[in-house]
Amino acid sequence: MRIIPESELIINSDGSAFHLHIRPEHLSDKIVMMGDPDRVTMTASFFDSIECDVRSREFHTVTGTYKGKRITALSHGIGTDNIDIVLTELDALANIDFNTRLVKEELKQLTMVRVGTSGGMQPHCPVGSYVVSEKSIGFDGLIHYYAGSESIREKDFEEAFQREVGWSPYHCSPYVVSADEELVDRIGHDMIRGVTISAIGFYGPQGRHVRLPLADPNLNAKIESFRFGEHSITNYEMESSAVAGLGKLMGHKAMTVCTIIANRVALKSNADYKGSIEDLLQIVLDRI
Ligand SMILES: O=P(O)(O)O[C@H]1O[C@H](CO)[C@@H](O)[C@H]1O
Ligand SMILES: O=c1cc[nH]c(=O)[nH]1
Repeated sequence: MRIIPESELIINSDGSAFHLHIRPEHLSDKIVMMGDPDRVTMTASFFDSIECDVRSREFHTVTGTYKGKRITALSHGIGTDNIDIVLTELDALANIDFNTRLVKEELKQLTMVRVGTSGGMQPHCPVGSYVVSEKSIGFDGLIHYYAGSESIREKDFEEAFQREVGWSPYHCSPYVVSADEELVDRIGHDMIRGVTISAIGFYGPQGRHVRLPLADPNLNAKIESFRFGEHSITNYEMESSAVAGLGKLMGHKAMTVCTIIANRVALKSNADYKGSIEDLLQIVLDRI
């Protein structure tokens, strides 16, 4: 069996994963994740007891109990590059023996729900609504670095999307992946379901014109009107594609649900979304 070299999986001297700084015993198999480290503090305020509270860079992890369930809340920062770090280290904490550096014989399946903020792309996703990412389109290219991505990608959808929006060859090849179906049904049965774009930036890559003009000012209009069967693109955020894609490749259950804080069609936003995200977090904690 392959012994994973020190350079490929860096373990700190206290036995913790390199970036997350938590040890295997700190991790629950139920994980609620989010971009903002302060949102982890908010999540932990609903816990009945706290087992560990660790901060390292943008990664803030608290494990505790909520109504008798052991749950880990963790922040991943912004972007799919961070999701590569977080999911790889979570999977390693669960499935690699940190002493022998061998992959454990039996897979420990994790359940991961990202609870984020997002921009709505359709009139039926107004500010304050909750949108579950049934599918995600990754504009980031992360999944193409891993073997076997063809088995989880939805090529017909990818090709139709590229064709209809006139995708630039200078961008990464967009990939379409589905979240875990059972988890989507359990967490999001009464929420709006949709197709979420994970963009590689908040401004230009989501079609926001602040001072610099956009290379394709019509891209968002084409995204809004794009249809694939019954699917339309509902919202923009920055991580769900990698959460769903890497989660699936690793054999875990993963999905994203967001509260909509801006609607790009109505040109409206709400920077004061604390109440809305608090309510969503409690729903997810109850259902995970
Ligand atoms: O609110 P979070 O979870 O950070 O999610 C969204 O907000 C950030 C951008 O403001 C990106 O991370 C995006 O995905
Ligand atoms: O419009 C938005 C709002 C939140 N997060 C995003 O990535 N985009």
